[in-house]
Amino acid sequence: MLSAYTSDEIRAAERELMARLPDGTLMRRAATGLAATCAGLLPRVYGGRVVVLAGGGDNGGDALYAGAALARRGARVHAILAGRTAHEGGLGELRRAGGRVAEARSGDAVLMEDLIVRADLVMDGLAGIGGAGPLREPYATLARLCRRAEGVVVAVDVPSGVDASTGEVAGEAVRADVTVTFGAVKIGLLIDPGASHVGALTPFDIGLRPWLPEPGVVALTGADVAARLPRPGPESDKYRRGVVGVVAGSDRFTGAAVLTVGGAVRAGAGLVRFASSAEPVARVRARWPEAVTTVLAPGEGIGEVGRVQAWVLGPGMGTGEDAHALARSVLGSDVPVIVDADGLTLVARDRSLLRREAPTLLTPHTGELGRLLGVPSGEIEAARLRHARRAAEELSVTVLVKGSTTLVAEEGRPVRANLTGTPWLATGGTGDVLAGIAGAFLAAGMTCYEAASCAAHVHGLAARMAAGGPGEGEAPVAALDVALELPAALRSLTVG
Ligand SMILES: NC(=O)C1=CN([C@@H]2O[C@H](COP(=O)(O)OP(=O)(O)OC[C@H]3O[C@@H](n4cnc5c(N)ncnc54)[C@H](OP(=O)(O)O)[C@@H]3O)[C@@H](O)[C@H]2O)[C@@H](O)CC1
Ligand SMILES: [K+]
Repeated sequence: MLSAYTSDEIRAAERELMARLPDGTLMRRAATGLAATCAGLLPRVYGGRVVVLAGGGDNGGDALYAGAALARRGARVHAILAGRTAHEGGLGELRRAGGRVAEARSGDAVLMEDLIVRADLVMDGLAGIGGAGPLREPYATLARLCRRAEGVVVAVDVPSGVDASTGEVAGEAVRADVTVTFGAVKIGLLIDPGASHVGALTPFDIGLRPWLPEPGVVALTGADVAARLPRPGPESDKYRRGVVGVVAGSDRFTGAAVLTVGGAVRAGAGLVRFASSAEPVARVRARWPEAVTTVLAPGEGIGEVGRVQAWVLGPGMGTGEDAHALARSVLGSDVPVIVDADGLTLVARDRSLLRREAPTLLTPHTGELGRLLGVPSGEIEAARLRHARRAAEELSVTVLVKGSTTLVAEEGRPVRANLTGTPWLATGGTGDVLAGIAGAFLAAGMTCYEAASCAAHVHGLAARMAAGGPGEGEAPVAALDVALELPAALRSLTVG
Protein backbone atom coordinates (compact mmCIF):
# COMPACT_ATOMS: atom_id res chain seq x y z
CA MET A 1 0.00 0.00 0.00
CA LEU A 2 1.34 3.39 -0.95
CA SER A 3 0.78 6.02 1.76
CA ALA A 4 0.62 9.74 1.04
CA TYR A 5 0.82 12.73 3.34
CA THR A 6 0.18 16.45 3.57
CA SER A 7 3.00 19.02 3.70
CA ASP A 8 2.32 19.63 7.40
CA GLU A 9 2.62 15.93 8.19
CA ILE A 10 5.91 15.74 6.30
CA ARG A 11 7.24 18.83 8.06
CA ALA A 12 6.34 17.46 11.48
CA ALA A 13 8.15 14.20 10.72
CA GLU A 14 11.14 16.15 9.39
CA ARG A 15 11.34 18.13 12.61
CA GLU A 16 11.44 14.94 14.68
CA LEU A 17 14.13 13.43 12.52
CA MET A 18 16.19 16.62 12.23
CA ALA A 19 16.28 16.98 16.01
CA ARG A 20 18.22 13.71 16.08
CA LEU A 21 20.69 14.46 13.27
CA PRO A 22 23.48 16.98 12.68
CA ASP A 23 22.37 20.17 10.90
CA GLY A 24 21.95 19.89 7.18
CA THR A 25 21.99 16.08 7.09
CA LEU A 26 18.52 15.74 5.56
CA MET A 27 19.15 18.20 2.79
CA ARG A 28 22.42 16.44 2.01
CA ARG A 29 20.59 13.13 1.81
CA ALA A 30 17.91 14.59 -0.43
CA ALA A 31 20.44 16.29 -2.71
CA THR A 32 22.50 13.11 -3.03
CA GLY A 33 19.45 11.14 -4.15
CA LEU A 34 18.41 13.87 -6.52
CA ALA A 35 21.87 14.15 -8.09
CA ALA A 36 22.06 10.37 -8.58
CA THR A 37 18.67 10.30 -10.35
CA CYS A 38 19.65 13.26 -12.56
CA ALA A 39 22.99 11.67 -13.42
CA GLY A 40 21.10 8.58 -14.56
CA LEU A 41 18.85 10.68 -16.78
CA LEU A 42 21.62 12.58 -18.54
CA PRO A 43 22.96 11.06 -21.76
CA ARG A 44 26.37 11.58 -20.08
CA VAL A 45 27.17 13.66 -17.02
CA TYR A 46 30.51 15.05 -18.22
CA GLY A 47 29.74 18.02 -20.44
CA GLY A 48 25.97 17.61 -19.90
CA ARG A 49 24.01 20.88 -19.93
CA VAL A 50 22.08 21.23 -16.68
CA VAL A 51 19.89 24.14 -15.63
CA VAL A 52 18.93 24.48 -11.97
CA LEU A 53 15.86 26.61 -11.31
CA ALA A 54 16.18 27.60 -7.67
CA GLY A 55 13.52 29.29 -5.55
CA GLY A 56 14.38 31.06 -2.33
CA GLY A 57 13.61 28.14 0.01
CA ASP A 58 15.02 24.74 0.87
CA ASN A 59 13.59 23.24 -2.31
CA GLY A 60 16.03 25.51 -4.15
CA GLY A 61 18.70 24.40 -1.68
CA ASP A 62 18.22 20.75 -2.64
CA ALA A 63 18.50 21.65 -6.31
CA LEU A 64 21.62 23.81 -5.84
CA TYR A 65 23.45 21.09 -3.88
CA ALA A 66 22.47 18.49 -6.49
CA GLY A 67 23.63 20.88 -9.23
CA ALA A 68 26.96 21.24 -7.43
CA ALA A 69 27.34 17.45 -7.29
CA LEU A 70 26.76 17.22 -11.05
CA ALA A 71 29.16 20.13 -11.71
CA ARG A 72 31.86 18.30 -9.75
CA ARG A 73 31.37 15.40 -12.17
CA GLY A 74 31.96 17.70 -15.14
CA ALA A 75 28.42 18.81 -16.02
CA ARG A 76 27.98 22.39 -17.27
CA VAL A 77 25.56 23.72 -14.67
CA HIS A 78 23.71 27.03 -14.80
CA ALA A 79 21.53 28.07 -11.87
CA ILE A 80 18.73 30.57 -12.40
CA LEU A 81 17.66 32.10 -9.11
CA ALA A 82 14.00 33.02 -8.87
CA GLY A 83 13.85 34.40 -5.34
CA ARG A 84 15.28 37.60 -3.88
CA THR A 85 17.50 35.33 -1.84
CA ALA A 86 18.78 31.82 -2.39
CA HIS A 87 19.86 28.98 -0.12
CA GLU A 88 23.28 30.17 0.99
CA GLY A 89 24.95 26.84 1.53
CA GLY A 90 23.71 25.39 -1.75
CA LEU A 91 24.62 28.48 -3.73
CA GLY A 92 28.12 28.63 -2.25
CA GLU A 93 28.70 24.98 -3.03
CA LEU A 94 27.50 25.35 -6.60
CA ARG A 95 29.79 28.32 -7.16
CA ARG A 96 32.75 26.44 -5.69
CA ALA A 97 32.01 23.50 -8.00
CA GLY A 98 32.23 25.82 -11.02
CA GLY A 99 28.51 26.34 -11.64
CA ARG A 100 27.33 29.63 -13.12
CA VAL A 101 24.57 31.71 -11.58
CA ALA A 102 22.04 34.16 -13.03
CA GLU A 103 19.16 35.99 -11.40
CA ALA A 104 15.77 35.70 -13.06
CA ARG A 105 14.71 39.18 -11.95
CA SER A 106 17.69 41.03 -13.43
CA GLY A 107 19.33 38.63 -15.90
CA ASP A 108 19.07 38.49 -19.69
CA ALA A 109 15.62 36.96 -20.32
CA VAL A 110 16.46 35.69 -23.84
CA LEU A 111 19.62 34.00 -22.64
CA MET A 112 17.82 32.32 -19.75
CA GLU A 113 15.05 31.11 -22.02
CA ASP A 114 17.63 29.68 -24.38
CA LEU A 115 19.39 27.91 -21.50
CA ILE A 116 16.16 26.26 -20.35
CA VAL A 117 15.02 25.24 -23.82
CA ARG A 118 18.37 23.73 -24.84
CA ALA A 119 19.43 22.09 -21.57
CA ASP A 120 19.83 18.31 -21.42
CA LEU A 121 18.20 18.45 -18.01
CA VAL A 122 16.24 21.10 -16.12
CA MET A 123 15.94 20.73 -12.36
CA ASP A 124 12.83 22.39 -10.96
CA GLY A 125 13.73 23.58 -7.47
CA LEU A 126 11.42 26.58 -7.50
CA ALA A 127 9.11 25.50 -4.69
CA GLY A 128 8.37 22.27 -2.86
CA ILE A 129 6.19 21.65 0.17
CA GLY A 130 6.56 25.32 1.08
CA GLY A 131 4.83 26.44 -2.12
CA ALA A 132 1.53 28.22 -1.48
CA GLY A 133 -1.05 29.63 -3.89
CA PRO A 134 -0.53 30.44 -7.57
CA LEU A 135 3.13 30.89 -8.56
CA ARG A 136 4.15 34.55 -8.59
CA GLU A 137 6.64 36.07 -11.04
CA PRO A 138 9.30 35.26 -11.99
CA TYR A 139 8.55 31.72 -10.77
CA ALA A 140 5.52 31.42 -13.06
CA THR A 141 7.45 32.38 -16.21
CA LEU A 142 10.21 29.90 -15.41
CA ALA A 143 7.62 27.17 -14.81
CA ARG A 144 6.02 27.99 -18.16
CA LEU A 145 9.37 27.87 -19.96
CA CYS A 146 9.93 24.33 -18.69
CA ARG A 147 7.18 23.26 -21.05
CA ARG A 148 9.45 24.20 -23.97
CA ALA A 149 12.48 22.40 -22.58
CA GLU A 150 13.92 19.94 -25.07
CA GLY A 151 15.67 17.97 -22.34
CA VAL A 152 14.26 16.10 -19.37
CA VAL A 153 12.51 18.12 -16.64
CA VAL A 154 13.07 16.80 -13.12
CA ALA A 155 10.87 18.20 -10.36
CA VAL A 156 12.52 18.41 -6.97
CA ASP A 157 10.16 16.95 -4.34
CA VAL A 158 7.00 18.40 -5.98
CA PRO A 159 6.42 19.99 -9.41
CA SER A 160 6.41 23.70 -8.55
CA GLY A 161 2.93 25.17 -8.63
CA VAL A 162 1.24 21.92 -7.51
CA ASP A 163 -0.22 22.01 -4.01
CA ALA A 164 1.61 19.16 -2.32
CA SER A 165 -1.22 18.46 0.13
CA THR A 166 -4.16 18.33 -2.27
CA GLY A 167 -3.04 18.15 -5.91
CA GLU A 168 -4.73 21.47 -6.64
CA VAL A 169 -3.03 23.71 -9.21
CA ALA A 170 -4.01 27.34 -8.85
CA GLY A 171 -1.99 28.84 -11.71
CA GLU A 172 1.12 27.98 -13.71
CA ALA A 173 2.87 24.74 -12.74
CA VAL A 174 5.87 22.77 -13.93
CA ARG A 175 5.11 19.68 -15.98
CA ALA A 176 7.85 17.26 -15.06
CA ASP A 177 9.07 14.10 -16.77
CA VAL A 178 10.33 12.78 -13.45
CA THR A 179 9.60 13.84 -9.86
CA VAL A 180 12.09 12.87 -7.17
CA THR A 181 10.18 13.14 -3.90
CA PHE A 182 11.85 12.92 -0.51
CA GLY A 183 10.89 11.03 2.61
CA ALA A 184 7.33 10.11 1.65
CA VAL A 185 4.88 10.58 -1.19
CA LYS A 186 2.86 13.79 -0.98
CA ILE A 187 -0.89 13.54 -1.54
CA GLY A 188 -0.77 16.12 -4.34
CA LEU A 189 1.42 13.82 -6.42
CA LEU A 190 -1.33 11.18 -6.64
CA ILE A 191 -4.38 13.33 -7.37
CA ASP A 192 -5.16 15.32 -10.51
CA PRO A 193 -4.64 17.99 -11.65
CA GLY A 194 -1.36 17.73 -9.69
CA ALA A 195 -0.75 14.08 -10.56
CA SER A 196 -0.60 14.77 -14.30
CA HIS A 197 2.35 17.15 -13.68
CA VAL A 198 4.48 14.50 -11.95
CA GLY A 199 5.73 12.25 -14.75
CA ALA A 200 7.53 9.21 -13.36
CA LEU A 201 7.26 9.31 -9.56
CA THR A 202 10.56 8.43 -7.89
CA PRO A 203 10.41 8.37 -4.09
CA PHE A 204 13.72 8.72 -2.27
CA ASP A 205 13.96 7.60 1.35
CA ILE A 206 15.56 10.05 3.79
CA GLY A 207 14.48 8.23 6.96
CA LEU A 208 11.16 9.93 7.81
CA ARG A 209 9.05 6.81 8.06
CA PRO A 210 9.11 6.27 11.85
CA TRP A 211 7.68 9.75 12.44
CA LEU A 212 4.91 9.73 9.88
CA PRO A 213 1.28 9.54 11.10
CA GLU A 214 -1.54 7.35 9.74
CA PRO A 215 -1.94 8.48 6.13
CA GLY A 216 -4.98 10.46 4.97
CA VAL A 217 -4.65 9.11 1.42
CA VAL A 218 -3.44 5.71 0.26
CA ALA A 219 -3.22 3.82 -3.01
CA LEU A 220 -3.55 0.08 -3.51
CA THR A 221 -0.81 -1.71 -5.40
CA GLY A 222 -1.53 -4.68 -7.65
CA ALA A 223 -0.45 -7.02 -4.83
CA ASP A 224 -2.85 -5.32 -2.40
CA VAL A 225 -5.71 -5.82 -4.83
CA ALA A 226 -4.74 -9.42 -5.56
CA ALA A 227 -4.81 -10.18 -1.83
CA ARG A 228 -8.33 -8.76 -1.53
CA LEU A 229 -9.96 -10.28 -4.61
CA PRO A 230 -12.62 -12.89 -4.03
CA ARG A 231 -11.47 -16.39 -5.05
CA PRO A 232 -13.73 -19.40 -5.27
CA GLY A 233 -12.87 -22.23 -2.89
CA PRO A 234 -13.76 -25.93 -3.22
CA GLU A 235 -17.05 -25.30 -1.37
CA SER A 236 -18.11 -22.45 -3.65
CA ASP A 237 -21.25 -22.48 -5.70
CA LYS A 238 -22.82 -19.66 -7.66
CA TYR A 239 -24.71 -18.39 -4.62
CA ARG A 240 -21.70 -18.34 -2.35
CA ARG A 241 -19.60 -16.58 -5.01
CA GLY A 242 -22.18 -13.83 -4.99
CA VAL A 243 -25.40 -13.05 -6.79
CA VAL A 244 -25.48 -9.52 -8.11
CA GLY A 245 -28.69 -7.87 -9.18
CA VAL A 246 -28.56 -5.28 -11.94
CA VAL A 247 -31.30 -2.75 -12.59
CA ALA A 248 -30.20 -0.82 -15.65
CA GLY A 249 -31.23 0.20 -19.15
CA SER A 250 -34.51 1.29 -20.61
CA ASP A 251 -36.12 1.02 -24.01
CA ARG A 252 -34.15 4.15 -25.00
CA PHE A 253 -30.80 3.14 -23.48
CA THR A 254 -30.10 -0.54 -23.92
CA GLY A 255 -26.29 -0.42 -24.18
CA ALA A 256 -25.76 0.61 -20.57
CA ALA A 257 -27.50 -2.58 -19.44
CA VAL A 258 -25.32 -4.80 -21.64
CA LEU A 259 -22.15 -3.11 -20.38
CA THR A 260 -23.08 -3.20 -16.68
CA VAL A 261 -24.01 -6.88 -16.85
CA GLY A 262 -20.80 -7.49 -18.84
CA GLY A 263 -18.70 -5.89 -16.11
CA ALA A 264 -20.32 -8.08 -13.46
CA VAL A 265 -20.12 -11.32 -15.49
CA ARG A 266 -16.48 -10.84 -16.52
CA ALA A 267 -15.38 -9.74 -13.04
CA GLY A 268 -16.50 -13.10 -11.68
CA ALA A 269 -20.01 -12.79 -10.25
CA GLY A 270 -21.46 -16.18 -9.28
CA LEU A 271 -24.72 -15.16 -10.90
CA VAL A 272 -26.15 -11.99 -12.39
CA ARG A 273 -29.87 -11.30 -12.10
CA PHE A 274 -30.91 -8.59 -14.52
CA ALA A 275 -34.23 -6.76 -14.28
CA SER A 276 -35.49 -4.11 -16.66
CA SER A 277 -38.01 -3.45 -19.44
CA ALA A 278 -38.39 -5.81 -22.40
CA GLU A 279 -35.92 -4.26 -24.83
CA PRO A 280 -32.81 -4.17 -22.57
CA VAL A 281 -33.71 -7.64 -21.30
CA ALA A 282 -33.67 -8.94 -24.87
CA ARG A 283 -30.27 -7.31 -25.51
CA VAL A 284 -28.75 -8.64 -22.31
CA ARG A 285 -30.02 -12.17 -23.01
CA ALA A 286 -28.52 -12.02 -26.47
CA ARG A 287 -25.09 -10.83 -25.31
CA TRP A 288 -24.80 -12.46 -21.87
CA PRO A 289 -26.69 -15.76 -21.79
CA GLU A 290 -25.16 -16.29 -18.31
CA ALA A 291 -27.53 -13.68 -16.83
CA VAL A 292 -30.94 -14.59 -15.40
CA THR A 293 -33.41 -11.96 -16.55
CA THR A 294 -36.75 -10.57 -15.42
CA VAL A 295 -38.94 -8.22 -17.47
CA LEU A 296 -40.40 -5.51 -15.25
CA ALA A 297 -43.69 -3.80 -16.08
CA PRO A 298 -43.70 0.02 -15.86
CA GLY A 299 -43.79 1.04 -12.18
CA GLU A 300 -43.04 -2.50 -10.99
CA GLY A 301 -40.44 -3.03 -8.25
CA ILE A 302 -37.89 -5.82 -7.74
CA GLY A 303 -40.15 -8.01 -5.59
CA GLU A 304 -40.18 -10.91 -8.08
CA VAL A 305 -36.52 -10.81 -9.14
CA GLY A 306 -35.18 -13.24 -6.56
CA ARG A 307 -32.59 -12.98 -3.82
CA VAL A 308 -29.34 -11.11 -4.50
CA GLN A 309 -26.40 -10.13 -2.28
CA ALA A 310 -25.88 -6.70 -3.85
CA TRP A 311 -27.58 -4.43 -6.36
CA VAL A 312 -26.24 -2.21 -9.11
CA LEU A 313 -28.79 0.49 -9.83
CA GLY A 314 -28.92 3.11 -12.46
CA PRO A 315 -27.04 2.99 -15.78
CA GLY A 316 -29.42 4.01 -18.56
CA MET A 317 -32.54 3.39 -16.43
CA GLY A 318 -34.02 6.84 -17.06
CA THR A 319 -35.09 9.41 -14.53
CA GLY A 320 -38.88 9.50 -14.85
CA GLU A 321 -41.53 8.49 -12.33
CA ASP A 322 -41.30 4.76 -13.03
CA ALA A 323 -37.51 4.88 -12.66
CA HIS A 324 -37.92 6.73 -9.38
CA ALA A 325 -40.29 4.06 -8.07
CA LEU A 326 -37.91 1.33 -9.19
CA ALA A 327 -34.97 3.07 -7.49
CA ARG A 328 -37.01 3.31 -4.28
CA SER A 329 -37.73 -0.40 -4.48
CA VAL A 330 -34.03 -1.31 -4.94
CA LEU A 331 -32.80 1.09 -2.25
CA GLY A 332 -35.52 -0.23 0.04
CA SER A 333 -33.79 -3.63 0.05
CA ASP A 334 -31.59 -4.75 2.92
CA VAL A 335 -28.46 -5.49 0.85
CA PRO A 336 -25.65 -3.17 -0.35
CA VAL A 337 -26.54 -1.04 -3.37
CA ILE A 338 -24.31 0.70 -5.91
CA VAL A 339 -25.97 3.79 -7.33
CA ASP A 340 -24.61 4.96 -10.69
CA ALA A 341 -25.55 7.24 -13.58
CA ASP A 342 -29.33 7.88 -13.79
CA GLY A 343 -29.63 6.44 -10.29
CA LEU A 344 -27.46 9.33 -9.11
CA THR A 345 -29.71 11.87 -10.81
CA LEU A 346 -32.67 10.36 -8.98
CA VAL A 347 -30.82 10.46 -5.68
CA ALA A 348 -29.68 14.07 -6.25
CA ARG A 349 -33.36 14.98 -6.71
CA ASP A 350 -34.64 12.94 -3.79
CA ARG A 351 -32.07 12.45 -1.04
CA SER A 352 -34.59 10.50 1.02
CA LEU A 353 -33.77 7.52 -1.23
CA LEU A 354 -30.46 7.25 0.62
CA ARG A 355 -32.10 6.79 4.03
CA ARG A 356 -31.42 3.11 4.51
CA GLU A 357 -29.69 0.70 6.87
CA ALA A 358 -27.63 -1.35 4.42
CA PRO A 359 -24.42 0.09 2.89
CA THR A 360 -24.60 2.32 -0.19
CA LEU A 361 -21.88 3.09 -2.73
CA LEU A 362 -22.30 6.05 -5.06
CA THR A 363 -20.16 6.13 -8.21
CA PRO A 364 -20.47 9.64 -9.67
CA HIS A 365 -18.30 11.35 -12.25
CA THR A 366 -17.51 14.94 -11.38
CA GLY A 367 -20.65 16.30 -13.07
CA GLU A 368 -22.89 13.91 -11.15
CA LEU A 369 -21.08 14.69 -7.92
CA GLY A 370 -21.57 18.36 -8.69
CA ARG A 371 -25.33 17.81 -8.90
CA LEU A 372 -25.29 15.87 -5.62
CA LEU A 373 -23.40 18.62 -3.80
CA GLY A 374 -24.73 21.67 -5.67
CA VAL A 375 -21.22 22.59 -6.90
CA PRO A 376 -20.10 23.21 -10.54
CA SER A 377 -18.19 20.20 -11.90
CA GLY A 378 -15.16 22.41 -12.71
CA GLU A 379 -14.76 23.15 -9.01
CA ILE A 380 -14.85 19.45 -8.24
CA GLU A 381 -12.22 18.67 -10.87
CA ALA A 382 -9.96 21.37 -9.39
CA ALA A 383 -10.34 20.06 -5.83
CA ARG A 384 -11.25 16.38 -6.03
CA LEU A 385 -10.02 15.32 -2.63
CA ARG A 386 -11.96 17.94 -0.70
CA HIS A 387 -15.19 17.19 -2.55
CA ALA A 388 -14.86 13.41 -2.34
CA ARG A 389 -14.45 13.68 1.44
CA ARG A 390 -17.31 16.14 1.71
CA ALA A 391 -19.67 13.88 -0.25
CA ALA A 392 -18.90 10.83 1.90
CA GLU A 393 -19.48 12.85 5.05
CA GLU A 394 -22.58 14.76 3.96
CA LEU A 395 -24.35 11.79 2.39
CA SER A 396 -23.11 9.14 4.87
CA VAL A 397 -22.23 6.74 2.06
CA THR A 398 -19.12 5.41 0.36
CA VAL A 399 -18.30 7.53 -2.70
CA LEU A 400 -16.23 6.57 -5.72
CA VAL A 401 -15.51 9.73 -7.74
CA LYS A 402 -14.61 8.86 -11.33
CA GLY A 403 -12.36 10.88 -13.57
CA SER A 404 -8.72 11.37 -14.39
CA THR A 405 -7.97 10.36 -10.79
CA THR A 406 -10.53 8.01 -9.29
CA LEU A 407 -10.96 8.47 -5.53
CA VAL A 408 -12.83 6.33 -3.02
CA ALA A 409 -13.93 8.12 0.13
CA GLU A 410 -15.65 6.85 3.25
CA GLU A 411 -15.88 8.65 6.56
CA GLY A 412 -13.24 7.60 9.07
CA ARG A 413 -10.99 5.91 6.50
CA PRO A 414 -8.11 7.12 4.32
CA VAL A 415 -9.20 8.20 0.86
CA ARG A 416 -8.03 5.67 -1.69
CA ALA A 417 -6.56 7.11 -4.89
CA ASN A 418 -6.48 4.81 -7.90
CA LEU A 419 -3.21 4.51 -9.80
CA THR A 420 -4.30 2.45 -12.81
CA GLY A 421 -6.18 3.68 -15.86
CA THR A 422 -5.45 5.47 -19.10
CA PRO A 423 -6.78 8.63 -20.72
CA TRP A 424 -8.39 6.29 -23.28
CA LEU A 425 -10.87 5.31 -20.56
CA ALA A 426 -12.66 8.63 -20.98
CA THR A 427 -15.25 7.18 -23.33
CA GLY A 428 -18.96 6.42 -23.08
CA GLY A 429 -20.01 3.29 -21.23
CA THR A 430 -16.82 2.56 -19.29
CA GLY A 431 -18.50 3.75 -16.10
CA ASP A 432 -21.26 1.15 -16.61
CA VAL A 433 -18.61 -1.58 -16.77
CA LEU A 434 -17.03 -0.24 -13.57
CA ALA A 435 -20.36 -0.35 -11.75
CA GLY A 436 -20.78 -3.98 -12.82
CA ILE A 437 -17.32 -4.93 -11.55
CA ALA A 438 -17.93 -3.25 -8.21
CA GLY A 439 -21.27 -5.07 -8.04
CA ALA A 440 -19.59 -8.44 -8.50
CA PHE A 441 -17.07 -7.69 -5.75
CA LEU A 442 -19.72 -6.36 -3.39
CA ALA A 443 -21.91 -9.42 -3.93
CA ALA A 444 -18.90 -11.62 -3.12
CA GLY A 445 -18.86 -10.10 0.36
CA MET A 446 -16.42 -7.20 0.10
CA THR A 447 -17.28 -3.93 1.82
CA CYS A 448 -18.23 -0.91 -0.31
CA TYR A 449 -14.84 0.65 0.41
CA GLU A 450 -12.88 -2.44 -0.67
CA ALA A 451 -15.15 -3.30 -3.60
CA ALA A 452 -14.96 0.24 -4.97
CA SER A 453 -11.21 0.61 -4.71
CA CYS A 454 -10.47 -2.87 -6.08
CA ALA A 455 -12.97 -2.38 -8.91
CA ALA A 456 -11.35 0.94 -9.87
CA HIS A 457 -7.93 -0.72 -9.94
CA VAL A 458 -9.03 -3.71 -12.01
CA HIS A 459 -11.07 -1.53 -14.38
CA GLY A 460 -8.09 0.77 -14.98
CA LEU A 461 -5.81 -2.20 -15.51
CA ALA A 462 -8.18 -3.82 -18.01
CA ALA A 463 -8.46 -0.54 -19.89
CA ARG A 464 -4.70 -0.14 -20.01
CA MET A 465 -4.32 -3.68 -21.32
CA ALA A 466 -7.00 -3.03 -23.95
CA ALA A 467 -5.54 0.33 -25.00
CA GLY A 468 -1.85 -0.50 -24.78
CA GLY A 469 0.64 1.80 -23.14
CA PRO A 470 3.46 4.18 -24.00
CA GLY A 471 6.10 2.31 -25.96
CA GLU A 472 3.86 -0.62 -26.89
CA GLY A 473 1.51 1.15 -29.26
CA GLU A 474 -1.81 2.56 -28.11
CA ALA A 475 -5.31 2.48 -29.50
CA PRO A 476 -8.70 3.77 -28.43
CA VAL A 477 -10.80 1.41 -26.33
CA ALA A 478 -14.53 0.88 -26.38
CA ALA A 479 -16.30 0.11 -23.12
CA LEU A 480 -17.00 -3.48 -24.15
CA ASP A 481 -13.25 -3.99 -24.77
CA VAL A 482 -12.69 -3.12 -21.11
CA ALA A 483 -15.22 -5.72 -19.98
CA LEU A 484 -13.73 -8.34 -22.31
CA GLU A 485 -10.22 -7.63 -21.02
CA LEU A 486 -11.22 -8.16 -17.37
CA PRO A 487 -10.21 -11.83 -17.09
CA ALA A 488 -6.74 -11.01 -18.47
CA ALA A 489 -6.41 -8.14 -16.01
CA LEU A 490 -7.48 -10.34 -13.10
CA ARG A 491 -5.11 -13.06 -14.23
CA SER A 492 -2.20 -10.62 -14.41
CA LEU A 493 -2.89 -9.58 -10.81
CA THR A 494 -2.82 -13.09 -9.47
CA VAL A 495 0.38 -14.17 -11.23
CA GLY A 496 3.17 -14.79 -8.70
N1 LIG B 1 12.78 20.48 5.96
C1 LIG B 1 13.75 19.59 5.67
O1 LIG B 1 14.46 19.11 6.50
C2 LIG B 1 13.97 19.17 4.33
C3 LIG B 1 13.33 19.80 3.27
N2 LIG B 1 13.64 19.50 2.06
C4 LIG B 1 13.27 20.36 0.95
O2 LIG B 1 12.77 21.58 1.40
C5 LIG B 1 11.53 21.86 0.78
C6 LIG B 1 10.73 22.73 1.64
O3 LIG B 1 11.47 23.90 1.79
P1 LIG B 1 10.85 25.25 2.35
O4 LIG B 1 10.10 24.97 3.57
O5 LIG B 1 11.97 26.22 2.49
O6 LIG B 1 9.83 25.68 1.24
P2 LIG B 1 9.99 25.66 -0.36
O7 LIG B 1 9.27 24.47 -0.85
O8 LIG B 1 11.38 25.84 -0.78
O9 LIG B 1 9.12 26.89 -0.76
C7 LIG B 1 9.44 28.15 -0.24
C8 LIG B 1 9.99 29.03 -1.34
O10 LIG B 1 9.07 29.07 -2.40
C9 LIG B 1 8.62 30.38 -2.58
N3 LIG B 1 7.21 30.34 -2.86
C10 LIG B 1 6.26 29.72 -2.18
N4 LIG B 1 5.08 29.87 -2.76
C11 LIG B 1 5.30 30.64 -3.85
C12 LIG B 1 4.47 31.16 -4.86
N5 LIG B 1 3.15 30.92 -4.86
N6 LIG B 1 5.02 31.91 -5.85
C13 LIG B 1 6.34 32.13 -5.85
N7 LIG B 1 7.18 31.67 -4.88
C14 LIG B 1 6.66 30.94 -3.91
C15 LIG B 1 8.93 31.12 -1.33
O11 LIG B 1 9.08 32.46 -1.65
P3 LIG B 1 8.77 33.58 -0.56
O12 LIG B 1 7.39 33.32 -0.06
O13 LIG B 1 9.82 33.38 0.48
O14 LIG B 1 8.90 34.81 -1.34
C16 LIG B 1 10.19 30.42 -0.88
O15 LIG B 1 11.29 30.98 -1.55
C17 LIG B 1 10.96 20.49 0.50
O16 LIG B 1 10.00 20.51 -0.52
C18 LIG B 1 12.20 19.74 0.09
O17 LIG B 1 12.53 20.00 -1.25
C19 LIG B 1 14.59 18.44 1.76
O18 LIG B 1 15.85 19.04 1.66
C20 LIG B 1 14.61 17.39 2.85
C21 LIG B 1 14.88 18.02 4.12
K1 LIG C 1 9.92 21.83 -7.10
